[in-house]
Amino acid sequence: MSTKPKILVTHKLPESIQDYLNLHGDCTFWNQEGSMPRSVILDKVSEAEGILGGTIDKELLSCAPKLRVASTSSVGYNHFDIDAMRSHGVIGTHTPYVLDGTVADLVLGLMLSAGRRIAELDAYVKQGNWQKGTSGTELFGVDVHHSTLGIIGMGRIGEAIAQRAVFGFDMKLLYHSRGPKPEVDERFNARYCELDGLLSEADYIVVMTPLTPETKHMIGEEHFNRMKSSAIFINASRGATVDEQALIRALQQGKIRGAGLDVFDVEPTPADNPLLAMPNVVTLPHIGSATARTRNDMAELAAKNLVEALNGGQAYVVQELKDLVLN
Ligand SMILES: NC(=O)C1=CN([C@@H]2O[C@H](COP(=O)(O)OP(=O)(O)OC[C@H]3O[C@@H](n4cnc5c(N)ncnc54)[C@H](O)[C@@H]3O)[C@@H](O)[C@H]2O)C=CC1
Ligand SMILES: O=C(O)C(=O)CO
Repeated sequence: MSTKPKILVTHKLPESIQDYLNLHGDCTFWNQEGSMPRSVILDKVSEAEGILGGTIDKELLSCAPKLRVASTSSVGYNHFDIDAMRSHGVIGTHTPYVLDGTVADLVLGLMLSAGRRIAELDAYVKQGNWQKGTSGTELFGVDVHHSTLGIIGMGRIGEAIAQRAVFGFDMKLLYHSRGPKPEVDERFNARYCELDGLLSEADYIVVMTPLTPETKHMIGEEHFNRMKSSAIFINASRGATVDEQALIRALQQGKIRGAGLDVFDVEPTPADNPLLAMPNVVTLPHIGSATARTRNDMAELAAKNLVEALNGGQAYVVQELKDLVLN
């Protein structure tokens, strides 16, 4: 009889990662596109000691009496109910570091696209609007280089954005985080600001905090009111860090110049979201980490985290549950 722990995997994984998991567990995989339907997860999780993927909430935990480790193939883990996991003694792991550069590249892409109107003017050319006499001031954008960037949430990805912005684009850097970071000040010649100060000074504002009860709607109407009318607002964190209705109003009323969004309140965002009809808003389908190499690295790390945590080894356990490992 197998003594390997039972593992449930809720989305498709590359074969090499399935092979690795099969060495260490008695695995049930999902080999179709998309994710295992929730009803199937709830059914199959009853014997699982480890799960890779899926939302971990009270309902799932009540169906999973043997569960010890939940691993997510993402750095953000706002789909973990931390309190419920703690009370069930379930450790959560995530995938920091391996996606920092890939997400930071995308954020610079959003800044460039919104600032220089790349997506908007790509459509303009393709729709046949580029004619003689139409390449004057109406096509102007705003510079990224030598302008002021304000990063809200100066963590791993924030620092990767700072690296590109300061050394690649000579940007001046302001940041707001849980507190000042002297090493960031020194490395990037950056200045820590309270939120209001950052919002009123920055030309480009990037939100890069995790979604927590504290950061939910941390940017709302009053915050858009403080921004420059020329400001470009970027969100690549989670949709709910921003009050999306307030963002829509700010754009409709010309309180800010434009936005670049990789994340939305509801994903996929509905086709009638007014943001999608705004030419000064660049919209992406949550692809911050979506390159083949990075997604593979994330999946490998998620699998390794799961195996290690099940065996009492080294894993990237989420901050709030680290003490469960020590006990
Ligand atoms: N668009 C996408 O595809 C992706 C989005 N993300 C999101 O980015 C988030 C950040 O990832 P990392 O940089 O790896 O996390 P991190 O933990 O290294 O950095 C987050 C930073 O936010 C700061 N922070 C937390 N609460 C705050 C608050 N109330 N006010 C101000 N600052 C606060 C923290 O002090 C920390 O410096 C993830 O949690 C995830 O939600 C991450 C990867 C891809
Ligand atoms: O890792 C995350 O948190 C994502 O959003 C997807 O890479």
